[in-house]
Amino acid sequence: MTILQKKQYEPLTVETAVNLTKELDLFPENSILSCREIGDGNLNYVFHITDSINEKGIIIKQALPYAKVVGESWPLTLKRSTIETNALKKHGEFVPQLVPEVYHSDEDLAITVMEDLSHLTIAREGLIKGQSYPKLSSHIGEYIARTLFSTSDFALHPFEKKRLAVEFSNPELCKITEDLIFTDPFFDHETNDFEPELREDVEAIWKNNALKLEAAKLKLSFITDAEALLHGDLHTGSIFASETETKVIDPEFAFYGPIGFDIGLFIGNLFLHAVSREEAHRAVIFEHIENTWTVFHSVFSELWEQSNLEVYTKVEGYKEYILQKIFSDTLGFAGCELIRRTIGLSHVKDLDGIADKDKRIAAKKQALALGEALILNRNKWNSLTVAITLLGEKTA
Ligand SMILES: Nc1ncnc2c1ncn2[C@@H]1O[C@H](COP(=O)(O)OP(=O)(O)O)[C@@H](O)[C@H]1O
Ligand SMILES: CSC[C@H]1O[C@H](OP(=O)(O)O)[C@H](O)[C@@H]1O
Repeated sequence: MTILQKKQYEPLTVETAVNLTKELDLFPENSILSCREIGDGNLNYVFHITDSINEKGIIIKQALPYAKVVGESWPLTLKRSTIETNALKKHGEFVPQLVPEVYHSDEDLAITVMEDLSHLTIAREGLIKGQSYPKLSSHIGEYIARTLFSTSDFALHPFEKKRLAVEFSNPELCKITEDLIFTDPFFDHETNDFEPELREDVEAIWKNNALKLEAAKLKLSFITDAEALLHGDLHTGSIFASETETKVIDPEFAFYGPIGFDIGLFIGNLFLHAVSREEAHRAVIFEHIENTWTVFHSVFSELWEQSNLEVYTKVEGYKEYILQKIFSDTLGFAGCELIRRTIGLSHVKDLDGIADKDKRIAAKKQALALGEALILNRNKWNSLTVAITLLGEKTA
């Protein structure tokens, strides 16, 4: 019996992944296939199958019944694979040029078979090596605006929006975000992870009631504001890029949440990268940060003008109200991401990879101070320039 006929979960190996590929008939008959497991993320297996005759490849991503980074002591739903497949397809309806094509999926095996993007580089890795990816922020601004507007109540019939919100109910993965981004870093929790040199700054966060109150409000917004079908984990490690092309992968955290969360995570990761660079080399990243919002604002506004479903979109001032809410959420979520990636579980290579200890600690202190300022000032600041300017000065 073939692996597909069994209709039951089993973790793939490089051998069974090749057998599965043959069963799916995705390569010509004369192919010579080889396979490597290339997953470098926290959660899943990723098999890269290549055909040396026709020089083509495919990717099979498989969820494990636990979080790979921790092991079997952290069980995790296999349903995340279906969520990922369906989110890639749903977002692909609006931005096919910015997501990988899905060739096949199987709920029992928890796999997504998709386009091989190996000709591109993970944006985080490229940025660390000094690449600037001129199209990155325009593409991501467009990705966010189109996927989020098109899955919101401004574009969908209320029955369809609510059907999608049920289809993409993702409680286990949301709980990870609720804990790791919005809760643990603000308390003395065992999952936190930081250098002793940061203890004073971290304890100041734990004692800062005003900051914790704002983090609580942001967490509530994440849990309750079912505005659009989010990617849910839009960091620079979830984006493939080149000089001309951008592709967003890994939407297993997708669910109906606040629009500012995707924008905030992306901008937050650009800020994390900016503070890892010497000041003289930050300008190109600051331009990406500002351009992300500019492009998002422009495409979202364009879609808003075309919307015929929600009568209130024609009421003067409503669009500005919505965009102001999204902007304020964006700053707050970016601030939470800066703090969690610095002192919580699951750091970023941009900061942890700084070999010189003094420079690493200085960059991390800057990330924490900027994170706090973004959270506390999110309803006061009306542009990202203020946050960028603060990086040259004292931030809290
Ligand atoms: N479509 C793809 N094409 C080529 N490589 C991929 C593709 N999808 C994932 N990868 C590789 O696998 C790694 C982990 O994938 P990712 O979806 O981020 O997994 P996880 O959910 O475990 O974080 C990526 O960093 C990338 O190197
Ligand atoms: C133990 S889950 C921590 C972290 O991992 C996820 O990232 P990725 O799947 O891209 O490796 C997500 O960001 C979670 O917050």
